[in-house]
Amino acid sequence: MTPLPHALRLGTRRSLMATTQSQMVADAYMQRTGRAIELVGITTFGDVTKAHLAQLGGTGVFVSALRDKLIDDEVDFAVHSLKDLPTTQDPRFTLAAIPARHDHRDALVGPRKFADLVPGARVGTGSPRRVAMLSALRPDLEYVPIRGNADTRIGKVTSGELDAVVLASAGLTRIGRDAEVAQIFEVEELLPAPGQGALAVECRADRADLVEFLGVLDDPRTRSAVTAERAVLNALEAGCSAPVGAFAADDGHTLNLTAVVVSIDGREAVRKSAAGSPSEAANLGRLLATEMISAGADRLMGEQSH
Ligand SMILES: NCc1[nH]cc(CCC(=O)O)c1CC(=O)O
Repeated sequence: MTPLPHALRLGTRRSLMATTQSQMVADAYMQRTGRAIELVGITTFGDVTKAHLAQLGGTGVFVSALRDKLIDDEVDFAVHSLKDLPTTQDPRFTLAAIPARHDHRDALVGPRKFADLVPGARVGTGSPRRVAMLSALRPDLEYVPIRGNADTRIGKVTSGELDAVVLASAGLTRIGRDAEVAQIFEVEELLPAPGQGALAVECRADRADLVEFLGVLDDPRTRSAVTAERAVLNALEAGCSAPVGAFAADDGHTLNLTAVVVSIDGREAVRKSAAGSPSEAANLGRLLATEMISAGADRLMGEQSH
């Protein structure tokens, strides 16, 4: 009998959301290929620091520790939330699979729907994108910066410190907290972060065998959609903490993309849509960003830092 190859080592952050989504991916590979996969928990700087994420230079704090373990050959591959990945791809790594996306939308957690919150109600979110777009809808609410894992954030509603918090719907489903969702925002109200709800399976670019193996979970329609969304963010030279939303959908023939940049007070916005071929996803995103810049998007982004 041929001996079984060693189990593949999947590096994951240790939070409940990260381990749950990593286990989902591991199970999917085991089901498709029969290959054993072992989760390896890694503590990242973003998990231990108490500083506000925006002050850490935003992107990549959750990602770099996992990448270090790939380089040191302590793990074979890693699963990230795609929205946490910097838009400039590091050539040492390959996104071997982008599995089918889960819910891309944002959700309100708490006892009341957004329209039913009383004026002055305290809504927790650390995301300038969410603050800007929600301020446009309800300038009468107070938006409170928060961070920490989803459990900690939801705990602030349970304790009465906040009236509601806004989190990604996909993450809430993964950690089994759907029941506490009062409302899911449609993209017309609150455009999601580029890549939200999608996962990224990453390994070293020099592991060709592994790139091929991991590719079985790739969903081409999700890949084209998030490629367009991330191209917008990249061309705007914005990071994950910028008030930028983008959402694309690929129906197998056409890729429809919408993106927005909002001033942090929610009073001004540049919103544009475009359609094109899924094979031209990155170009579609770049072109849309160029149009947005012509329409004043860079001015809106510049103003938020003052
Ligand atoms: N920035 C943290 C982060 N990265 C991915 C998700 C949610 C899950 C996803 O988008 O796949 C979250 C939490 C949140 O925004 O509520």
